[in-house]
Amino acid sequence: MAKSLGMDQHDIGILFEQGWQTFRMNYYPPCPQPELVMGLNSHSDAVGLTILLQLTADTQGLQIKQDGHWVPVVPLPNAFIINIGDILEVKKIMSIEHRATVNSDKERISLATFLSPKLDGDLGPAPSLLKNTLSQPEFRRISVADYYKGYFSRELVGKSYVDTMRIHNG
Ligand SMILES: O=C(O)CCC(=O)C(=O)O
Ligand SMILES: [Fe+2]
Repeated sequence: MAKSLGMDQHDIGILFEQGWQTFRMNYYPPCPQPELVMGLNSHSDAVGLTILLQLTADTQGLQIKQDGHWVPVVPLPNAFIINIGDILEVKKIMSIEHRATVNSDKERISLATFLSPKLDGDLGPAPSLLKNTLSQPEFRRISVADYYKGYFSRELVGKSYVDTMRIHNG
């Protein structure tokens, strides 16, 4: 992964060694008026990597935002979806904005496991990326603990949390 993101392996190792893994089960009951509610608000995953299983493979609900439009991710039986999270986003390899809708007559279940960095480290632009591309950092550094405190104290609204760490160059 480090290779395809153009980073030194050390930079990823230092973040995720002794990292923590969390697991979430999402249950979306049927709703008679699905157009009035949202199962899970639009967000990008504030982690390194997500592995997601759409367990009820006959029921759609997951949607990703592409070019300003919501596109359904049709479940494939026994297939995992791998999502880059905000922490591993590098330039064009973006953490995707997604949401979950509900259905009028069918329940839906998804299982997600999230790989996160260790809590006592800090986060920021990878030193090797800055060196290799000779570019200016676009985000400020923050401790992992503060990063998650901030994330969990906000409403889920698209990628707005990542934007609070953006450095406005120039
Ligand atoms: O239910 C889904 O397919 C999406 C779940 C999700 O985005 C999440 O748990 O972060
Ligand atoms: Fe998600």
